[in-house]
Amino acid sequence: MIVVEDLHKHFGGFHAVDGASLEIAKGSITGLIGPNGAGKTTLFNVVAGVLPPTSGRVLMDGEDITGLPPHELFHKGLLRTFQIAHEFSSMTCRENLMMVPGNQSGETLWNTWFGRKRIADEERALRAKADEVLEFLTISHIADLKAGEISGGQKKLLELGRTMMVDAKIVFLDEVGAGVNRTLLYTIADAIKRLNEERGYTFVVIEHDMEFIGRLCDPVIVMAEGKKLAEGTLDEIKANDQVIEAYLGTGLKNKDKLQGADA
Ligand SMILES: Nc1ncnc2c1ncn2[C@@H]1O[C@H](COP(=O)(O)OP(=O)(O)OP(=O)(O)O)[C@@H](O)[C@H]1O
Repeated sequence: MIVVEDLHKHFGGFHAVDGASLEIAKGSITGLIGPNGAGKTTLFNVVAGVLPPTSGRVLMDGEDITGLPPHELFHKGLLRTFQIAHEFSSMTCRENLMMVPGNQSGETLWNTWFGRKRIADEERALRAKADEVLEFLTISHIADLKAGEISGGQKKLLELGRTMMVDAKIVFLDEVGAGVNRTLLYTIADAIKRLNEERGYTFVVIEHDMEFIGRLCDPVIVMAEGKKLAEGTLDEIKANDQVIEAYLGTGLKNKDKLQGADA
């Protein structure tokens, strides 16, 4: 579904992504792991159109999407989750979801004056869709809470919910587990799994929590020094000498992360 070909992203003389080539299979939940500084987030940002590449190509279903801006990728169904922006924190969770689909009739002056009924219909449909998303994610109880008032884990679910307001095909998740308690982490993992199985979403997940990766992801791709080092199931990856060395080379803390210890 996604093919990354010899991708480079340089910051001055520093090669954050340095010739990465990898494939994301349609219908998979692919894990992207690697020691700190391996270039995972930078790769995400280039694929999702947030940063232009220095060189290389990104294909989606055979189409060259290299360097397309995020809003164009959004329309193609490629989404990267973002933290709820500060300015949306005073809106309710439901309103945050209702904001997602652009191009609503209410956005033009013409429609504001002449299309009141259409706007009301659209708003009703959006509201129903937002409520359905909240229910799917088992967070209906936070619909009327302000986004700034909910917990970190609930925010992650809401970010995931934003991808459900449009017809996402492939979703890039960066460290969904960071700072989230175990119970909510399992709720998030469950939501990802159900979106994958029931709605056909493909996911690419960057995560340091190996239990989370093991529970969800197959295959797992390991990045080190800006390129792909290995790919396989988590068990294969954990037994791979090159991978162990890459984690060890960046310090014991990283090695503990690979083995799934609290780090
Ligand atoms: N805008 C930037 N300018 C300069 N250097 C950058 C920039 N963004 C990232 N880097 C550097 O590129 C390298 C790769 O960073 P990146 O965040 O992609 O790694 P990562 O694998 O996601 O790491 P982590 O697991 O710690 O999040 C790091 O050394 C980082 O300091």
